[in-house]
Amino acid sequence: MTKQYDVVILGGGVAGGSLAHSLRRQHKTVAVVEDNLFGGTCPNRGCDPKKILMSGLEVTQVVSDMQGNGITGSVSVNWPDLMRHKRQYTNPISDATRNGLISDGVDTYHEHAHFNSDGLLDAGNQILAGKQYVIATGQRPAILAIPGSQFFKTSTDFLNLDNLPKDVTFVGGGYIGFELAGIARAAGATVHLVHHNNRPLKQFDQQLVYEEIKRLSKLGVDFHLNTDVEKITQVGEQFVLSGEKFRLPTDMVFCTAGRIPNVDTLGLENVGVKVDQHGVIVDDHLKTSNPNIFAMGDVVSTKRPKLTPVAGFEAGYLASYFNGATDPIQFKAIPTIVFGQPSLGQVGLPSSVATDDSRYMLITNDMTKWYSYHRLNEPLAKAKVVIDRDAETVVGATVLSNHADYLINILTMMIDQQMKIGDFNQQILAYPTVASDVQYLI
Ligand SMILES: Cc1cc2nc3c(=O)[nH]c(=O)nc-3n(C[C@H](O)[C@H](O)[C@H](O)COP(=O)(O)OP(=O)(O)OC[C@H]3O[C@@H](n4cnc5c(N)ncnc54)[C@H](O)[C@@H]3O)c2cc1C
Ligand SMILES: NC(=O)c1ccc[n+]([C@@H]2O[C@H](COP(=O)([O-])OP(=O)(O)OC[C@H]3O[C@@H](n4cnc5c(N)ncnc54)[C@H](O)[C@@H]3O)[C@@H](O)[C@H]2O)c1
Repeated sequence: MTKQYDVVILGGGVAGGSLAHSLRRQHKTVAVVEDNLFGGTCPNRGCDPKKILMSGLEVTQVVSDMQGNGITGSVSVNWPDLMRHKRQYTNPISDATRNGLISDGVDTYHEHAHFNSDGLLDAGNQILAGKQYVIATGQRPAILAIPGSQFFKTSTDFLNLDNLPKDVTFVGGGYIGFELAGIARAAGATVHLVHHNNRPLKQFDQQLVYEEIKRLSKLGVDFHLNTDVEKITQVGEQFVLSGEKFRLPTDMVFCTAGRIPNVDTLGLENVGVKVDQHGVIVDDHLKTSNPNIFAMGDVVSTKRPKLTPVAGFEAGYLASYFNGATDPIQFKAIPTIVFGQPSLGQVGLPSSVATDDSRYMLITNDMTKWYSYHRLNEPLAKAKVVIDRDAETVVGATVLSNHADYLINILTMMIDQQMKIGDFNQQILAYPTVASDVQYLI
Protein backbone atom coordinates (compact mmCIF):
# COMPACT_ATOMS: atom_id res chain seq x y z
CA MET A 1 0.00 0.00 0.00
CA THR A 2 1.20 3.51 -0.80
CA LYS A 3 1.64 5.88 2.15
CA GLN A 4 0.80 9.53 1.54
CA TYR A 5 2.74 12.47 2.99
CA ASP A 6 2.90 16.20 2.55
CA VAL A 7 6.68 15.99 2.20
CA VAL A 8 8.98 13.01 1.67
CA ILE A 9 12.66 13.70 2.36
CA LEU A 10 15.41 11.55 0.83
CA GLY A 11 18.35 11.50 3.26
CA GLY A 12 18.35 11.92 7.02
CA GLY A 13 21.47 14.07 7.36
CA VAL A 14 21.88 17.59 8.65
CA ALA A 15 19.64 19.08 5.96
CA GLY A 16 16.99 16.34 5.87
CA GLY A 17 16.63 16.02 9.65
CA SER A 18 16.48 19.74 10.24
CA LEU A 19 13.81 20.28 7.55
CA ALA A 20 11.71 17.38 8.91
CA HIS A 21 11.59 18.90 12.41
CA SER A 22 10.65 22.32 11.02
CA LEU A 23 7.87 20.88 8.86
CA ARG A 24 6.36 19.07 11.84
CA ARG A 25 6.08 22.46 13.55
CA GLN A 26 3.88 23.43 10.57
CA HIS A 27 1.78 20.25 11.26
CA LYS A 28 2.79 18.72 7.95
CA THR A 29 3.03 14.94 7.54
CA VAL A 30 6.66 14.05 6.85
CA ALA A 31 8.70 10.96 6.02
CA VAL A 32 12.49 10.72 6.11
CA VAL A 33 14.21 7.87 4.27
CA GLU A 34 17.81 7.20 5.31
CA ASP A 35 19.82 4.21 4.11
CA ASN A 36 22.81 4.58 6.43
CA LEU A 37 23.24 6.46 9.72
CA PHE A 38 20.61 9.00 10.75
CA GLY A 39 22.29 12.35 11.30
CA GLY A 40 24.30 11.89 8.12
CA THR A 41 27.89 12.83 7.45
CA CYS A 42 28.59 15.67 9.90
CA PRO A 43 28.03 13.98 13.27
CA ASN A 44 28.81 10.38 12.21
CA ARG A 45 31.74 10.57 9.76
CA GLY A 46 32.53 14.24 9.20
CA CYS A 47 32.89 17.46 11.17
CA ASP A 48 32.26 16.27 14.72
CA PRO A 49 34.29 13.03 14.89
CA LYS A 50 37.11 14.80 13.03
CA LYS A 51 37.12 17.61 15.57
CA ILE A 52 37.15 15.13 18.46
CA LEU A 53 40.19 13.35 17.02
CA MET A 54 41.72 16.77 16.47
CA SER A 55 41.74 17.33 20.22
CA GLY A 56 44.80 15.05 20.18
CA LEU A 57 46.47 17.50 17.83
CA GLU A 58 45.41 20.55 19.85
CA VAL A 59 46.62 19.23 23.20
CA THR A 60 49.97 17.86 21.99
CA GLN A 61 50.67 20.97 19.93
CA VAL A 62 50.07 23.41 22.78
CA VAL A 63 52.34 21.37 25.07
CA SER A 64 55.00 21.23 22.39
CA ASP A 65 54.76 24.97 21.59
CA MET A 66 55.11 25.81 25.29
CA GLN A 67 58.26 23.71 25.90
CA GLY A 68 60.84 25.87 27.62
CA ASN A 69 58.24 28.52 28.46
CA GLY A 70 57.08 27.14 31.76
CA ILE A 71 56.07 23.71 30.54
CA THR A 72 58.32 20.67 30.55
CA GLY A 73 57.68 17.08 29.62
CA SER A 74 55.89 15.84 26.59
CA VAL A 75 52.49 14.27 26.06
CA SER A 76 51.46 11.89 23.34
CA VAL A 77 48.28 10.64 21.69
CA ASN A 78 47.01 7.20 22.60
CA TRP A 79 45.06 6.47 19.41
CA PRO A 80 42.84 3.62 20.68
CA ASP A 81 41.85 5.73 23.72
CA LEU A 82 41.21 8.79 21.57
CA MET A 83 39.10 6.65 19.23
CA ARG A 84 37.12 5.34 22.20
CA HIS A 85 36.55 8.96 23.27
CA LYS A 86 35.26 9.70 19.75
CA ARG A 87 33.01 6.65 19.64
CA GLN A 88 31.43 7.54 22.97
CA TYR A 89 30.11 10.59 21.13
CA THR A 90 29.40 9.13 17.68
CA ASN A 91 27.99 5.68 18.48
CA PRO A 92 24.68 6.91 19.97
CA ILE A 93 24.11 9.62 17.32
CA SER A 94 22.16 7.66 14.72
CA ASP A 95 19.62 6.11 17.13
CA ALA A 96 19.23 9.35 19.06
CA THR A 97 18.66 11.31 15.85
CA ARG A 98 16.11 8.82 14.58
CA ASN A 99 14.31 8.71 17.94
CA GLY A 100 14.20 12.50 17.98
CA LEU A 101 12.49 12.48 14.58
CA ILE A 102 10.03 9.77 15.63
CA SER A 103 9.10 11.55 18.85
CA ASP A 104 8.42 14.67 16.79
CA GLY A 105 5.95 12.67 14.66
CA VAL A 106 8.17 12.08 11.62
CA ASP A 107 7.88 8.65 9.95
CA THR A 108 11.37 7.27 9.44
CA TYR A 109 12.43 4.53 7.04
CA HIS A 110 15.84 2.89 7.25
CA GLU A 111 15.93 2.06 3.55
CA HIS A 112 17.52 3.13 0.28
CA ALA A 113 15.30 5.75 -1.40
CA HIS A 114 14.66 5.43 -5.11
CA PHE A 115 12.05 6.95 -7.47
CA ASN A 116 10.26 4.14 -9.31
CA SER A 117 8.87 4.17 -12.83
CA ASP A 118 5.50 5.44 -11.49
CA GLY A 119 7.26 8.51 -10.11
CA LEU A 120 6.68 7.39 -6.50
CA LEU A 121 9.35 6.70 -3.95
CA ASP A 122 10.42 3.16 -3.13
CA ALA A 123 11.72 2.78 0.42
CA GLY A 124 12.39 -0.95 0.64
CA ASN A 125 9.01 -2.68 0.38
CA GLN A 126 7.11 0.51 1.16
CA ILE A 127 5.95 2.96 -1.50
CA LEU A 128 5.75 6.61 -0.43
CA ALA A 129 3.86 9.36 -2.21
CA GLY A 130 4.64 12.97 -1.36
CA LYS A 131 2.91 16.14 -2.46
CA GLN A 132 6.49 17.33 -2.52
CA TYR A 133 9.84 15.56 -2.31
CA VAL A 134 13.16 16.92 -1.11
CA ILE A 135 16.45 15.34 -2.17
CA ALA A 136 19.04 15.69 0.61
CA THR A 137 21.28 12.71 -0.05
CA GLY A 138 24.64 14.46 0.38
CA GLN A 139 27.95 13.31 -1.08
CA ARG A 140 30.37 10.43 -0.71
CA PRO A 141 34.16 10.23 -1.12
CA ALA A 142 35.35 10.23 -4.73
CA ILE A 143 37.81 7.45 -5.52
CA LEU A 144 40.41 8.15 -8.23
CA ALA A 145 39.99 5.72 -11.12
CA ILE A 146 43.54 4.35 -11.26
CA PRO A 147 44.88 0.78 -11.21
CA GLY A 148 44.92 -0.34 -7.57
CA SER A 149 42.07 2.01 -6.57
CA GLN A 150 40.63 -0.86 -4.49
CA PHE A 151 43.45 -0.18 -1.98
CA PHE A 152 42.23 3.34 -1.29
CA LYS A 153 40.65 3.99 2.10
CA THR A 154 38.40 6.99 2.69
CA SER A 155 37.93 9.68 5.33
CA THR A 156 35.16 7.51 6.81
CA ASP A 157 37.69 4.69 7.33
CA PHE A 158 40.22 7.10 8.86
CA LEU A 159 37.72 8.44 11.37
CA ASN A 160 37.05 4.89 12.56
CA LEU A 161 40.53 3.33 12.59
CA ASP A 162 41.14 0.99 15.54
CA ASN A 163 44.87 1.49 15.17
CA LEU A 164 46.78 4.16 13.31
CA PRO A 165 49.43 2.68 10.98
CA LYS A 166 53.03 3.92 11.27
CA ASP A 167 53.03 5.49 7.82
CA VAL A 168 49.97 6.95 6.08
CA THR A 169 49.43 8.81 2.82
CA PHE A 170 46.65 11.17 1.72
CA VAL A 171 46.11 11.72 -1.99
CA GLY A 172 44.42 15.09 -2.54
CA GLY A 173 45.27 18.36 -0.82
CA GLY A 174 41.84 19.76 0.03
CA TYR A 175 40.08 20.28 3.34
CA ILE A 176 40.02 16.61 4.23
CA GLY A 177 43.61 15.85 3.20
CA PHE A 178 45.01 18.72 5.29
CA GLU A 179 42.83 18.09 8.34
CA LEU A 180 43.40 14.34 8.52
CA ALA A 181 47.13 14.76 7.80
CA GLY A 182 47.35 17.07 10.83
CA ILE A 183 45.53 14.59 13.06
CA ALA A 184 47.66 11.63 11.93
CA ARG A 185 50.93 13.50 12.35
CA ALA A 186 50.06 14.61 15.85
CA ALA A 187 49.16 11.03 16.70
CA GLY A 188 52.69 9.96 15.78
CA ALA A 189 52.37 8.63 12.22
CA THR A 190 54.72 9.47 9.37
CA VAL A 191 52.46 11.40 7.01
CA HIS A 192 52.64 12.08 3.26
CA LEU A 193 50.29 14.38 1.39
CA VAL A 194 50.32 13.96 -2.39
CA HIS A 195 48.74 16.64 -4.54
CA HIS A 196 48.53 16.72 -8.33
CA ASN A 197 49.38 20.40 -8.87
CA ASN A 198 50.99 23.24 -6.93
CA ARG A 199 47.72 24.74 -5.67
CA PRO A 200 46.41 22.71 -2.75
CA LEU A 201 43.46 24.36 -0.94
CA LYS A 202 43.03 26.35 -4.11
CA GLN A 203 40.04 28.35 -2.86
CA PHE A 204 42.14 29.95 -0.09
CA ASP A 205 44.66 32.80 -0.19
CA GLN A 206 47.69 30.96 -1.60
CA GLN A 207 50.20 33.06 0.33
CA LEU A 208 48.69 31.85 3.60
CA VAL A 209 48.29 28.31 2.23
CA TYR A 210 52.03 28.38 1.56
CA GLU A 211 52.66 29.43 5.17
CA GLU A 212 50.45 26.57 6.35
CA ILE A 213 52.38 24.09 4.19
CA LYS A 214 55.72 25.43 5.51
CA ARG A 215 54.49 24.97 9.07
CA LEU A 216 53.13 21.45 8.50
CA SER A 217 56.33 20.47 6.68
CA LYS A 218 58.37 21.68 9.65
CA LEU A 219 56.20 19.52 11.90
CA GLY A 220 56.94 16.53 9.70
CA VAL A 221 54.24 16.26 7.02
CA ASP A 222 55.93 15.21 3.80
CA PHE A 223 54.33 17.16 0.89
CA HIS A 224 54.56 15.84 -2.67
CA LEU A 225 53.19 18.63 -4.88
CA ASN A 226 52.86 18.44 -8.69
CA THR A 227 52.71 14.68 -8.29
CA ASP A 228 50.24 12.41 -10.06
CA VAL A 229 49.61 9.01 -8.51
CA GLU A 230 49.15 6.70 -11.50
CA LYS A 231 48.80 3.37 -9.77
CA ILE A 232 48.87 1.58 -6.43
CA THR A 233 50.32 -1.89 -5.98
CA GLN A 234 50.40 -4.09 -2.93
CA VAL A 235 53.87 -5.24 -1.91
CA GLY A 236 53.73 -7.47 1.14
CA GLU A 237 51.95 -5.59 3.88
CA GLN A 238 52.54 -2.23 2.23
CA PHE A 239 51.14 -0.28 -0.71
CA VAL A 240 53.35 1.40 -3.28
CA LEU A 241 52.07 4.56 -4.95
CA SER A 242 53.78 5.26 -8.22
CA GLY A 243 53.81 7.71 -11.13
CA GLU A 244 56.32 9.46 -13.33
CA LYS A 245 59.59 9.67 -11.36
CA PHE A 246 57.64 8.97 -8.18
CA ARG A 247 57.52 5.94 -5.91
CA LEU A 248 56.15 5.98 -2.38
CA PRO A 249 55.68 2.94 -0.16
CA THR A 250 53.17 3.44 2.64
CA ASP A 251 51.13 1.41 5.14
CA MET A 252 47.75 2.90 4.29
CA VAL A 253 46.57 5.26 1.56
CA PHE A 254 43.51 7.52 1.77
CA CYS A 255 41.81 9.10 -1.21
CA THR A 256 41.05 12.69 -0.23
CA ALA A 257 40.59 14.01 -3.77
CA GLY A 258 37.06 15.35 -3.35
CA ARG A 259 33.52 14.11 -2.91
CA ILE A 260 30.77 13.23 -5.39
CA PRO A 261 27.02 13.77 -5.06
CA ASN A 262 24.75 10.83 -4.20
CA VAL A 263 22.48 11.07 -7.25
CA ASP A 264 23.29 8.01 -9.31
CA THR A 265 20.98 5.45 -7.65
CA LEU A 266 17.97 7.68 -6.93
CA GLY A 267 16.04 6.90 -10.14
CA LEU A 268 16.05 10.60 -11.01
CA GLU A 269 15.53 9.72 -14.69
CA ASN A 270 12.05 8.45 -13.67
CA VAL A 271 11.01 11.88 -12.40
CA GLY A 272 12.83 14.19 -14.81
CA VAL A 273 15.27 15.67 -12.30
CA LYS A 274 18.36 17.06 -14.05
CA VAL A 275 21.83 16.67 -12.60
CA ASP A 276 25.39 17.52 -13.57
CA GLN A 277 28.70 16.24 -12.20
CA HIS A 278 28.37 18.52 -9.14
CA GLY A 279 24.89 17.35 -8.16
CA VAL A 280 21.20 18.17 -8.57
CA ILE A 281 20.53 21.32 -10.57
CA VAL A 282 18.19 23.72 -8.74
CA ASP A 283 16.85 27.23 -9.28
CA ASP A 284 16.96 30.06 -6.75
CA HIS A 285 14.07 28.45 -4.82
CA LEU A 286 16.00 25.16 -4.57
CA LYS A 287 13.48 23.68 -7.02
CA THR A 288 14.72 21.04 -9.45
CA SER A 289 13.62 20.59 -13.06
CA ASN A 290 10.57 18.74 -11.61
CA PRO A 291 8.36 21.39 -9.91
CA ASN A 292 7.38 19.03 -7.07
CA ILE A 293 10.93 18.01 -6.24
CA PHE A 294 13.45 20.17 -4.38
CA ALA A 295 17.06 19.60 -3.38
CA MET A 296 19.26 21.00 -0.61
CA GLY A 297 22.58 20.50 1.12
CA ASP A 298 25.69 18.85 -0.28
CA VAL A 299 23.81 17.09 -3.08
CA VAL A 300 23.03 20.39 -4.84
CA SER A 301 25.14 21.42 -7.81
CA THR A 302 26.73 24.67 -6.67
CA LYS A 303 30.00 26.51 -6.44
CA ARG A 304 29.25 27.42 -2.81
CA PRO A 305 31.27 25.54 -0.18
CA LYS A 306 29.43 22.37 0.81
CA LEU A 307 29.27 22.74 4.56
CA THR A 308 27.00 21.89 7.47
CA PRO A 309 25.82 25.46 8.16
CA VAL A 310 25.01 25.88 4.46
CA ALA A 311 22.94 22.66 4.49
CA GLY A 312 21.14 23.90 7.62
CA PHE A 313 20.51 27.31 6.06
CA GLU A 314 19.00 25.71 2.95
CA ALA A 315 16.77 23.50 5.12
CA GLY A 316 15.58 26.64 6.94
CA TYR A 317 14.86 28.31 3.60
CA LEU A 318 12.78 25.35 2.36
CA ALA A 319 10.85 25.22 5.64
CA SER A 320 9.80 28.87 5.11
CA TYR A 321 9.10 28.23 1.44
CA PHE A 322 6.79 25.31 2.23
CA ASN A 323 5.09 27.60 4.74
CA GLY A 324 4.22 30.12 2.06
CA ALA A 325 7.30 32.39 1.70
CA THR A 326 8.07 33.15 -1.92
CA ASP A 327 11.38 35.05 -1.95
CA PRO A 328 14.34 33.36 -3.64
CA ILE A 329 17.09 32.06 -1.36
CA GLN A 330 19.75 34.61 -0.53
CA PHE A 331 22.97 33.47 1.00
CA LYS A 332 24.87 35.40 3.59
CA ALA A 333 28.66 35.38 3.86
CA ILE A 334 29.80 31.76 4.25
CA PRO A 335 32.77 31.27 6.59
CA THR A 336 34.91 28.24 5.92
CA ILE A 337 37.77 26.80 7.96
CA VAL A 338 40.40 24.14 7.41
CA PHE A 339 40.90 23.02 10.99
CA GLY A 340 44.37 22.32 12.40
CA GLN A 341 47.19 23.98 14.30
CA PRO A 342 47.06 26.52 12.75
CA SER A 343 43.59 26.63 11.24
CA LEU A 344 43.02 28.50 8.01
CA GLY A 345 39.74 30.39 7.83
CA GLN A 346 38.23 32.53 5.13
CA VAL A 347 35.04 34.55 4.66
CA GLY A 348 33.61 37.04 2.19
CA LEU A 349 35.73 38.59 -0.53
CA PRO A 350 38.92 36.52 -0.59
CA SER A 351 42.04 38.45 0.33
CA SER A 352 43.68 36.86 -2.73
CA VAL A 353 41.10 38.48 -5.04
CA ALA A 354 40.85 41.95 -3.51
CA THR A 355 43.66 44.27 -4.50
CA ASP A 356 44.54 47.27 -2.40
CA ASP A 357 43.01 49.98 -4.59
CA SER A 358 40.66 52.95 -4.51
CA ARG A 359 37.73 50.70 -3.52
CA TYR A 360 39.30 48.22 -1.09
CA MET A 361 41.94 48.44 1.57
CA LEU A 362 43.80 45.19 2.25
CA ILE A 363 45.24 45.06 5.78
CA THR A 364 47.79 42.34 6.44
CA ASN A 365 48.69 41.64 10.06
CA ASP A 366 51.38 39.36 11.41
CA MET A 367 49.84 38.69 14.84
CA THR A 368 52.50 36.23 16.02
CA LYS A 369 53.94 38.64 18.55
CA TRP A 370 50.56 39.86 19.79
CA TYR A 371 49.69 39.09 23.38
CA SER A 372 47.02 36.44 22.60
CA TYR A 373 49.42 34.43 20.46
CA HIS A 374 52.53 34.98 22.56
CA ARG A 375 50.65 33.64 25.58
CA LEU A 376 50.67 30.04 24.31
CA ASN A 377 53.74 30.64 22.15
CA GLU A 378 51.71 30.13 18.99
CA PRO A 379 54.32 30.03 16.21
CA LEU A 380 52.22 31.37 13.35
CA ALA A 381 49.32 33.84 13.41
CA LYS A 382 48.48 36.01 10.42
CA ALA A 383 45.38 37.75 9.15
CA LYS A 384 44.36 39.62 6.04
CA VAL A 385 41.26 41.78 6.21
CA VAL A 386 39.57 43.42 3.23
CA ILE A 387 37.82 46.71 3.95
CA ASP A 388 35.44 48.66 1.74
CA ARG A 389 36.90 52.16 1.94
CA ASP A 390 33.69 54.10 1.27
CA ALA A 391 31.34 51.97 3.35
CA GLU A 392 33.96 51.59 6.12
CA THR A 393 32.95 47.96 6.56
CA VAL A 394 34.76 44.63 6.49
CA VAL A 395 33.97 42.68 3.30
CA GLY A 396 36.37 39.76 3.54
CA ALA A 397 39.05 38.12 5.63
CA THR A 398 41.52 35.23 5.72
CA VAL A 399 43.01 34.17 9.04
CA LEU A 400 45.77 31.66 9.77
CA SER A 401 45.98 30.90 13.48
CA ASN A 402 45.04 28.39 16.15
CA HIS A 403 42.22 30.85 16.88
CA ALA A 404 41.06 31.38 13.29
CA ASP A 405 37.63 29.97 14.13
CA TYR A 406 36.83 32.68 16.73
CA LEU A 407 38.13 35.48 14.56
CA ILE A 408 36.38 34.34 11.39
CA ASN A 409 33.01 34.03 13.12
CA ILE A 410 33.25 37.57 14.49
CA LEU A 411 34.33 38.95 11.13
CA THR A 412 31.45 37.04 9.47
CA MET A 413 28.94 38.77 11.74
CA MET A 414 30.49 42.14 10.90
CA ILE A 415 30.22 41.38 7.17
CA ASP A 416 26.60 40.15 7.39
CA GLN A 417 25.48 43.11 9.46
CA GLN A 418 27.54 45.55 7.37
CA MET A 419 28.75 46.90 10.66
CA LYS A 420 30.76 50.09 10.42
CA ILE A 421 34.26 49.61 11.77
CA GLY A 422 33.76 52.67 13.97
CA ASP A 423 30.64 51.06 15.51
CA PHE A 424 32.47 47.80 16.16
CA ASN A 425 35.26 49.66 17.89
CA GLN A 426 32.68 51.25 20.20
CA GLN A 427 31.78 47.80 21.58
CA ILE A 428 33.12 46.91 24.99
CA LEU A 429 34.47 43.39 24.65
CA ALA A 430 35.88 41.22 27.44
CA TYR A 431 39.68 41.52 27.64
CA PRO A 432 42.09 39.82 27.19
CA THR A 433 40.39 37.64 24.60
CA VAL A 434 40.93 36.81 20.96
CA ALA A 435 37.68 38.66 20.19
CA SER A 436 38.99 41.88 21.66
CA ASP A 437 41.95 41.62 19.24
CA VAL A 438 39.60 42.23 16.31
CA GLN A 439 39.66 45.93 17.13
CA TYR A 440 43.38 45.91 16.32
CA LEU A 441 42.87 43.92 13.12
CA ILE A 442 40.63 46.38 11.30
C1 LIG B 1 35.57 14.26 6.84
C2 LIG B 1 34.62 15.42 6.71
C3 LIG B 1 34.77 16.51 7.52
C4 LIG B 1 33.89 17.58 7.41
N1 LIG B 1 34.10 18.65 8.23
C5 LIG B 1 33.26 19.70 8.14
C6 LIG B 1 33.42 20.81 9.01
O1 LIG B 1 34.34 20.85 9.84
N2 LIG B 1 32.54 21.84 8.92
C7 LIG B 1 31.52 21.83 8.02
O2 LIG B 1 30.74 22.79 8.00
N3 LIG B 1 31.34 20.79 7.17
C8 LIG B 1 32.19 19.73 7.22
N4 LIG B 1 32.00 18.66 6.39
C9 LIG B 1 30.88 18.72 5.41
C10 LIG B 1 29.53 18.37 6.10
O3 LIG B 1 29.63 17.12 6.71
C11 LIG B 1 28.43 18.38 5.06
O4 LIG B 1 28.41 19.63 4.42
C12 LIG B 1 27.06 18.11 5.66
O5 LIG B 1 27.03 16.88 6.32
C13 LIG B 1 26.00 18.13 4.54
O6 LIG B 1 24.75 17.76 5.04
P1 LIG B 1 23.68 17.06 4.09
O7 LIG B 1 22.47 16.83 4.93
O8 LIG B 1 23.54 17.82 2.83
O9 LIG B 1 24.34 15.68 3.68
P2 LIG B 1 24.70 14.45 4.62
O10 LIG B 1 24.97 14.85 6.00
O11 LIG B 1 25.78 13.71 3.88
O12 LIG B 1 23.36 13.58 4.63
C14 LIG B 1 22.90 12.91 3.49
C15 LIG B 1 22.26 11.61 3.96
O13 LIG B 1 21.60 10.99 2.87
C16 LIG B 1 21.77 9.58 2.97
N5 LIG B 1 21.51 8.99 1.65
C17 LIG B 1 22.27 9.07 0.53
N6 LIG B 1 21.66 8.41 -0.48
C18 LIG B 1 20.50 7.92 0.02
C19 LIG B 1 19.44 7.17 -0.54
N7 LIG B 1 19.38 6.83 -1.82
N8 LIG B 1 18.39 6.81 0.27
C20 LIG B 1 18.38 7.18 1.58
N9 LIG B 1 19.36 7.90 2.16
C21 LIG B 1 20.41 8.27 1.38
C22 LIG B 1 23.20 9.44 3.47
O14 LIG B 1 23.41 8.19 4.07
C23 LIG B 1 23.30 10.61 4.46
O15 LIG B 1 22.97 10.20 5.76
C24 LIG B 1 32.84 17.55 6.47
C25 LIG B 1 32.67 16.45 5.65
C26 LIG B 1 33.56 15.39 5.76
C27 LIG B 1 33.37 14.19 4.87
N1 LIG C 1 36.52 22.04 7.66
C1 LIG C 1 35.52 21.91 6.78
O1 LIG C 1 34.64 22.73 6.71
C2 LIG C 1 35.49 20.71 5.90
C3 LIG C 1 36.29 19.64 6.18
C4 LIG C 1 36.23 18.54 5.35
C5 LIG C 1 35.37 18.53 4.26
N2 LIG C 1 34.60 19.60 4.01
C6 LIG C 1 33.69 19.60 2.83
O2 LIG C 1 33.86 18.41 2.11
C7 LIG C 1 34.24 18.71 0.78
C8 LIG C 1 35.17 17.65 0.29
O3 LIG C 1 36.45 17.76 0.90
P1 LIG C 1 37.70 17.22 0.14
O4 LIG C 1 38.91 17.62 0.89
O5 LIG C 1 37.50 15.78 -0.18
O6 LIG C 1 37.58 17.94 -1.25
P2 LIG C 1 38.25 19.27 -1.81
O7 LIG C 1 37.55 19.54 -3.08
O8 LIG C 1 38.36 20.32 -0.80
O9 LIG C 1 39.74 18.80 -2.11
C9 LIG C 1 40.07 17.80 -2.99
C10 LIG C 1 41.47 18.10 -3.47
O10 LIG C 1 41.95 16.98 -4.19
C11 LIG C 1 42.66 17.48 -5.29
N3 LIG C 1 42.74 16.43 -6.31
C12 LIG C 1 41.82 16.15 -7.26
N4 LIG C 1 42.25 15.14 -8.03
C13 LIG C 1 43.48 14.79 -7.57
C14 LIG C 1 44.43 13.82 -7.96
N5 LIG C 1 44.22 13.04 -9.01
N6 LIG C 1 45.57 13.72 -7.24
C15 LIG C 1 45.79 14.52 -6.19
N7 LIG C 1 44.95 15.47 -5.79
C16 LIG C 1 43.79 15.60 -6.46
C17 LIG C 1 41.90 18.72 -5.72
O11 LIG C 1 42.72 19.59 -6.49
C18 LIG C 1 41.52 19.31 -4.39
O12 LIG C 1 42.49 20.21 -3.91
C19 LIG C 1 34.85 20.09 0.86
O13 LIG C 1 34.79 20.77 -0.36
C20 LIG C 1 34.01 20.73 1.90
O14 LIG C 1 32.83 21.20 1.29
C21 LIG C 1 34.64 20.70 4.80
